[in-house]
Formats: sequence, structure tokens, C-alpha cells
Amino acid sequence: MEKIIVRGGATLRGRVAISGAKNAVLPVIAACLLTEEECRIAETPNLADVATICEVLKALGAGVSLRDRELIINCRELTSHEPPYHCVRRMRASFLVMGSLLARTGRAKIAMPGGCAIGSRPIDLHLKGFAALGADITINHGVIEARAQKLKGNRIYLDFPSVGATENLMMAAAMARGTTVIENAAEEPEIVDLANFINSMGGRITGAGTNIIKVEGVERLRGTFHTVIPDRIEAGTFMVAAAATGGEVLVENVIVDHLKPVVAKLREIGAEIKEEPSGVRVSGNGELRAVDVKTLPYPGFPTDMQAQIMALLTAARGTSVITETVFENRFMHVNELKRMGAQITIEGHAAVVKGVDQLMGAPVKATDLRAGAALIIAGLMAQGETEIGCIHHIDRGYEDIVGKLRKLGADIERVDN
Ligand SMILES: CC(=O)N[C@H]1[C@@H](OP(=O)(O)OP(=O)(O)OC[C@H]2O[C@@H](n3ccc(=O)[nH]c3=O)[C@H](O)[C@@H]2O)O[C@H](CO)[C@@H](O)[C@@H]1O
Ligand SMILES: C=C(OP(=O)(O)O)C(=O)O
Repeated sequence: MEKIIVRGGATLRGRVAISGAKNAVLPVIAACLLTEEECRIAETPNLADVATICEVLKALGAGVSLRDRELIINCRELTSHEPPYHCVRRMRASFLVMGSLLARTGRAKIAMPGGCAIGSRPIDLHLKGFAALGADITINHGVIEARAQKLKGNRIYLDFPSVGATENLMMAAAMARGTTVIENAAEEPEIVDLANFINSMGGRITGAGTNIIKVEGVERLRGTFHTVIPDRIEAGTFMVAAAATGGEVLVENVIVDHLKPVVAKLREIGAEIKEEPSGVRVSGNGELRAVDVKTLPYPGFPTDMQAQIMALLTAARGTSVITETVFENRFMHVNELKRMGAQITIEGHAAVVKGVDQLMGAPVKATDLRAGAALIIAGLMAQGETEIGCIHHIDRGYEDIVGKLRKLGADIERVDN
């Protein structure tokens, strides 16, 4: 079993380059199913989740190869409309192929993605949307089957601005007959990246990045070349790590606009943040102030940064209240942080964090991806050694986090025992 060992106390200094965004590249890869022509995707991050979605595409008949971070995908002939269950179980984002498969082949059969450590995560909004586009949906023995001769554009109102549902419906509508309007759509930068990708294939999507997205269906889409946007969550994680150690780090390859709520909170906590031509410089002077944080859909504070900011606030002066409004149960990291001496109580959807003088290293477990990142940050701040297990969660979404932190001066290693 591999583990990450962090010995706390080092101050992070230097520069770190952020990789392409996991949550942008996954839907973009799924959208390659929309065309018979070759698509090339630059700045593909080396992540377990990327390997999983590529495995899904290969199982459907696609040719997939990787050369110097450029992914080359060819979906000329599709031989299946059923992504393998072991992939869907491993990664919920496998469900993102439903919209493009339905659009391209008129048929998709996918096992229901279950709940996970951050909550039940239903897919009702995806399914209601597909039905509104004319798909016939049946669910048997936990397997969803969708069929449609030809999808037909419609007006769809999402009860919640779901990122995945917005993406799946954009892909389904891209080749539907007529116009689809998605209201109360998610506004995340990854939605904009997907719209840009589909438009570069010849799609006609407007309004991405606002809460009303209009998709005019086209007859066919062609191959394209696309560069994935930088990962705002990886960037935010390194910014928090810099502040947590009282260090100074230049985070390169970022779009600072995508990080506004994180920058605002870090400044409130006491970090100094400067935009520079090549990135964003974060300096911490070691003094951290308690703040309240509430997660919200974009442009609000991202739920994917909630665990990391909590780790930082465990050592702030005063009491912080962190409210999670996006997922029903995303506080699994609280018990692990408590093992390290953090003082946190959960009250409904809020975690009340009373800052302590010093965290202590301890054996802990990454319960999910961002929980794992939070434990690394806590380990950097703690006195002594922190041993983090279940690091396969971290590999899903952070490219070489150990190597990147080591270059910044962290005392961290990956061990296999
Ligand atoms: C691969 C990817 O991009 N993952 C991101 C995506 O996940 P994902 O696309 O799964 O997140 P959603 O935006 O869909 O989920 C937000 C909320 O809506 C609920 N919901 C969603 C769909 C649905 O049909 N019914 C329903 O009730 C969910 O349970 C959750 O409470 O956005 C989340 C919210 O920013 C991020 O945390 C994830 O990192
Ligand atoms: C929750 C996340 O990802 P996923 O939706 O793939 O589980 C995440 O990136 O923090």
C-alpha cells in the first residue's frame, strides 16, 4: 500500500507550474465521441481519472494515444455503447459519456454511478434533461439505458446548476435537431472550456459562462485541436499550502480570474497575493486569521477547495465557520484533521473550526481527493510526521503533488510498504 509521508515545519519557497484541469479535460475527452474525426488535446494532465476516461473511450471502440501531454483521440468507429462498470464505479465522471454517446449513436447504457464519500450525488437532472431532448430512458437492475432516433432541441430548466448535467446536456444537444436552451446552467470555467471545444468542432453554443446556455444543433462535428485550461483547484491548493507554511510561492500557469473567491478568502485570512505576468505570488507571514467560508456554485467559493481551506483554518487565530452548500456530506476530512489535533465540530451543514496553536503529525487516511490534499496541507503545518493512506484518491486529481511540493522545499515522500 502506497502512502505519503509529510514531515511538517518546512517553509515552501519557489515556483510551481499548474497542470491542465482535471474537470475540464474529462468532459472534453467525453465530447470527442461526438465526431468521427481525430481530436488532439494539449496540456492533458497525467492523472488516474484521465486514464480511466481513456479506458472508457477505448472500451467503446476509440483509438487513444498520448504524446508529450497531447492526447490523440479517434472515435471513427464505435463498437459499443456500454462503458464498463469497473470504470463507472471508479469514477463518476464516466457518466459524462452518456450525452455524447446518445447524440452520436442514439443509444447509451451505463450503470448508475453510486454515491461516494462526499454525498449521494444523484443524476436525476441529467436524466430529466435527456428525456426533455426526446430520449427514452429506462432503468433496470441499476443500469440506465437511453435511446433516441434523433434528439430534438428543447428548453431545459435545471433545478440546481449542476456542472455534470450542464455538460452532459450540452454534448447531447450539440447535434440535436433544433435549438436547446439550458436555464439555470452551471457557470464554471470548465463549462466554458467544453463549449469552446465543441464550437471548435463546428458546434454552435453561446452563453457558456452565464446561467443561460443556447445550443443550436448541427448536422455533424469535425475533429479539432484544443488546449485545456489550467486547473484552478490545483492552483488554489498550492496557494493555500504556501500560506499555510508562511512561505512565498509563485504559482504559474493560472487564470487568476478563475480564482477570485479563493484569492479573496486568502487575503482575508492574512496572505499577501500579487498578480504577476507569469502567475500569482502568494506570501504568508505565518499569521492566520479566522474567517467564515460558504461553498457555492461558481463564481462562489468552490466546494473543491473547502477541505484545503479548512486545513489552513485549523491553525488560524479565532473561530471559523465553514458552510458546505453544494454537497450534502463533504466533511469526511474533519475526523482525520481531528486526529492531528484540530478542534472542529460539525453542526448540520457547517463545520466550526477553532484554531489551535499547533497541529501534530498523525497517521491519517485520504477519504476523497480534496480531503487528501487537505491532509497534505495539514501535514506541512504539523509538528512531526504525518502518514497519509488511501492516496489513490489524491492520484485521481493531482499530478505529481509530491514532486511539486518537494521542489518547493517540503519534506514529503511517497513510500510503498
Ligand atoms: C468531474 C467534475 O467536474 N466534478 C466536479 C463537478 O461534479 P458534478 O458534476 O458531479 O457536480 P454537480 O454540480 O452535478 O453537483 C452539485 C450538486 O447537485 C446535485 N445534483 C447533481 C446532479 C443531479 O442530477 N442531481 C443533483 O441533485 C449533487 O448531488 C450536488 O449536491 O462539479 C462539482 C461541483 O462544483 C465539483 O465538486 C466536482 O469536482
Ligand atoms: C469531487 C471531485 O471530483 P469528482 O466529481 O470527479 O468526484 C473533485 O474534483 O474534487
